[in-house]
Amino acid sequence: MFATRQITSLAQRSFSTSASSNAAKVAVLGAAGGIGQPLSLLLKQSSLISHLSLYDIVNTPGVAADLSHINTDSKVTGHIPKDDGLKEALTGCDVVVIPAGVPRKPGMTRDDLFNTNASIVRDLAVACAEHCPKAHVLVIANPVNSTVPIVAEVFQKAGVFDPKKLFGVTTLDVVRASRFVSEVKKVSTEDAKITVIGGHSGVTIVPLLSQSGHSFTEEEVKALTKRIQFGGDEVVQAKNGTGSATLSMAFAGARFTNSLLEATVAGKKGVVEPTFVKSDIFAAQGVEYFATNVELGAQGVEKIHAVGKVNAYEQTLIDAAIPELKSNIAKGKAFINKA
Ligand SMILES: NC(=O)C1=CN([C@@H]2O[C@H](COP(=O)(O)OP(=O)(O)OC[C@H]3O[C@@H](n4cnc5c(N)ncnc54)[C@H](O)[C@@H]3O)[C@@H](O)[C@H]2O)C=CC1
Ligand SMILES: O=C([O-])CC(=O)C(=O)O
Repeated sequence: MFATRQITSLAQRSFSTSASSNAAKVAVLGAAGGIGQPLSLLLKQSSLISHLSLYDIVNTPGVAADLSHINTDSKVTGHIPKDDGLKEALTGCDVVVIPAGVPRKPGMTRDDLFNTNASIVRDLAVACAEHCPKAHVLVIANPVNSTVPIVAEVFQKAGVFDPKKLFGVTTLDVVRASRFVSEVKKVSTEDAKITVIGGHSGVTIVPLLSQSGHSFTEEEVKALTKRIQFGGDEVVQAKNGTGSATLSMAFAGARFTNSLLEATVAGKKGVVEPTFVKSDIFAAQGVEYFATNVELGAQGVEKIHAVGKVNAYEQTLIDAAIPELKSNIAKGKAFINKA
């Protein structure tokens, strides 16, 4: 008992001096998990973060103690539910990243995670709405197409929803697309910038290879599209029951978080990332959230880019994505608004 208390208080203590005064407090919720740990490691390297606040239901005191020995200037604190840990973790946060939730096993869809993850994300969103209502919230937990609307509905009910500050993290889809195309075209990933729109599951992931500047055979387009849409399954199968993508997701999550901090903290202009946000693009078809490239600014979403020119094949992909997205979004909203 004494030992646990001592570890908790050590973990909640500041371990080092702060970074520059306008740098951000960033919380990672689910920080002891497969994504949470490497993501926190990558974020510890950011000079735009003054305080890295790690929350999980278990093990964050150890993760925080470990990371706190890295000689970058941010302070690291670890929090567990005990002693109002979630409130401590969130108070004063500028950015909250949420990889808390269970991952898939082979044979499952992301939607199969809904029953467990919807309530985890809801409860964390309720705490964010109370303790850091102005924070940017970055949702990694699956199914993203439903967990983003869940956070939005919670914030809306609390009267604090700002659509410019809620992001579904779909960065891994463009990271994969870039890598897969670079392999096929034998070019550097720097020369393989691929736009991916839609959502973050199977057919809702819509790569726009025609906008890449590369030419592909019909076979290449079909194979690449399938691989980008089902890249997550590749990892789930290879991990054989032990989880889904964690390291590539940590890389992608850190890329998105760093881009947001460059726009919000460092005032950098023209920062563009793909992300699943509240969007008018397909609102006429009843789709309230949609991923496209988004320019990030001081307040979060600055400008939602249009889809641009698509070919007939890509239009069929969009047409297939829309009903699935609508149903995923409706499911998330209904979960919060049920009687
Ligand atoms: N958006 C994307 O592109 C991707 C999303 N994911 C999703 O990210 C989520 C996390 O994946 P992993 O890190 O591999 O899982 P994991 O099981 O390794 O880690 C999840 C962590 O969440 C914690 N947790 C559970 N309930 C919590 C709560 N109420 N509050 C705080 N923490 C809680 C667990 O203790 C655990 O440490 C999954 O839902 C997965 O499907 C995974 C890869 C890509
Ligand atoms: O496939 C999964 O379940 C995890 C995920 O979202 C991804 O790797 O894209």
